[in-house]
Formats: sequence, C-alpha cells, structure tokens
Amino acid sequence: MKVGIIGCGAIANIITTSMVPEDNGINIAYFFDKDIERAENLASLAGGIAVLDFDDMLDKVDLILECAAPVSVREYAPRVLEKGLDMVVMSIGAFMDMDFYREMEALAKKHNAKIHLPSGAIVGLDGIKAVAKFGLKEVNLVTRKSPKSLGKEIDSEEVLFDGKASDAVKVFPLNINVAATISIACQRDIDVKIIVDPNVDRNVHEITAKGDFGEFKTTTMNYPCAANPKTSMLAALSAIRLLKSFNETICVGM
Ligand SMILES: NC(=O)C1=CN([C@@H]2O[C@H](COP(=O)(O)OP(=O)(O)OC[C@H]3O[C@@H](n4cnc5c(N)ncnc54)[C@H](OP(=O)(O)O)[C@@H]3O)[C@@H](O)[C@H]2O)C=CC1
Ligand SMILES: O=C([O-])CC(=O)C(=O)O
Repeated sequence: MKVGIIGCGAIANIITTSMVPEDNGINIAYFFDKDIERAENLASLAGGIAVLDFDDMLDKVDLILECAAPVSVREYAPRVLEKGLDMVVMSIGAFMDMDFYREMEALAKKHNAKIHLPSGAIVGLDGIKAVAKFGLKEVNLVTRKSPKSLGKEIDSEEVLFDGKASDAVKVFPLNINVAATISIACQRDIDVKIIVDPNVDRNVHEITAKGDFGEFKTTTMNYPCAANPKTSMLAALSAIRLLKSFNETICVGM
C-alpha cells in the first residue's frame, strides 16, 4: 500500500522514520507540506518523493495520511475522497463541524472510500465506543499540559478552557483533537477542561465515563514530541499501529 503524507512535521517524522520501507506492506512514498523544504527533507530520509502540488500525488497512492492541521483537512479531504482514496486523519477537530462531517461521510460513501480516525494521544476509546449506545450517561476529558505545550507563560496552574469539545477545538485547534476523537466515538459533544500547569512536563489526558455499565477512568501521561511539544509521541505511534493493521489478518481490539 502506497501512502502519501500531508504535513511533514513532528508526527510525520516519527511515523516515517519508525517504519522501515515496506513495513507490513506499507510504503510511505510521497510527501507534501506547505513548506517544500520540510517535504524534501523527510522524503530524502525515507527514500520517497516530495511533491510541490498536492494533486500530483493523488494518482500515485492508495491512501493519504493527514498530519498537518484541521484547516488542511477541510482543504484536502474532499479532493482525496473524490478520488476514492482512503484517508487517515490526525487533525480530527475538523470533524467537529457536523456539516463538514456529514459531507465527508457522504463523499466517502459515494466513492467507496474510508476515513480512519486514529485513537491518537489517548487511551480508552475502545470502552467509549462499546458503551456509547448502552447507557453512557456522562463523559468528560481533563487535559493538562505545560506552558510550553500550550504556548503560555505562567507561574501557576490555570484553567484555560471549560466547556464543550466543539468550542475547545476552535480555541485550541492544535492541542485538543483528542476531545473531537472522543466526541465522535460516543456521538456527543463532550465536556472538556484544559489546564495549563507549570508543574507538568507531560501532555496528560484524563477521561471519565459513567453510565449503566459502571464507570471507567483513563489517564494518559504522554511524553511530548521533541519537535513539537503540543503533540504527544503516542499520537504518532497510534497512527503507525493503525497503518500496520490494514494488512493484518487477525485484528485485536477495535
Ligand atoms: N489526533 C490526535 O490525537 C492528535 C492530533 N494532532 C494533530 O495532528 C496534526 C499534526 O501534528 P504535528 O505533526 O505535531 O504538527 P507539526 O506542526 O509538527 O507539523 C505539521 C506540518 O504540516 C504543515 N501544514 C500545516 N497546514 C498545512 C496545510 N494546509 N498544507 C500543507 N502543510 C500544512 C505545517 O506547516 P507550518 O508549521 O508552516 O504550519 C507543518 O510542517 C496537527 O493538526 C495536530 O494538532 C496532534 C497530536 C495528537
Ligand atoms: O498530543 C496530544 O497530547 C493531544 C493533542 O495535541 C491534540 O489532541 O491535538
């Protein structure tokens, strides 16, 4: 399976340099970024090809992996899906716009394409999906990041956001895609709190879910990527695992 990447930053670098060529049949072959130098650097590391024009890679790949920004999903997803290509999207916040979500779902169906949203920087999505339609009463996310991750200069802990996921992704489009992932998994606009904390050096995501099934809490204490402190390493690792799963016969978990 030939893969083309949009966005050659922290996640793309980890994915590309962690997957040997033809790893499980996955060949990350084409690279696109609005900064052509970044695309060229990564392409040369991977023995792939950098493209100046995004549309140039669409006829040469089987799947597009987006790791750029939510605005890029709006820009490129329609062109990818119209070609009948599958897509893996990291900037999941784009799908909190329900009109866009439904449009992309319809386009994918029409052209027999699939949109994959990896679990990214959180754990517990399997449980949330399982209980979503079976008495899930409450689900919320508390995210705690360092001032460096959130681009703030403060000396003491501060709540930066307390509200719904659909608003959180507008205020922090590059920091809280995980809120969108959970919301889409349980089909409701979940409650989100974002705290900037000078005492943490991890990206911490705490999910609480309660309902007729009982209750669960997950806490993910992620190391940030060296190249981008907003982004957790786990996000890239989850995408690698998802890509590898496409060629597996026995699939464990969901
Ligand atoms: N689902 C999840 O759990 C997670 C999702 N993410 C999201 O994944 C995405 C990638 O993250 P990360 O690798 O850390 O980001 P980086 O900022 O490190 O890299 C993104 C790259 O894409 C480029 N880019 C941005 N917009 C466009 C565009 N419209 N067209 C082409 N290139 C573009 C950026 O250029 P420039 O720097 O000039 O803008 C940059 O080179 C982000 O949206 C991030 O918020 C991150 C962590 C977890
Ligand atoms: O990587 C993380 O910890 C979460 C993140 O930035 C996002 O969801 O956008």
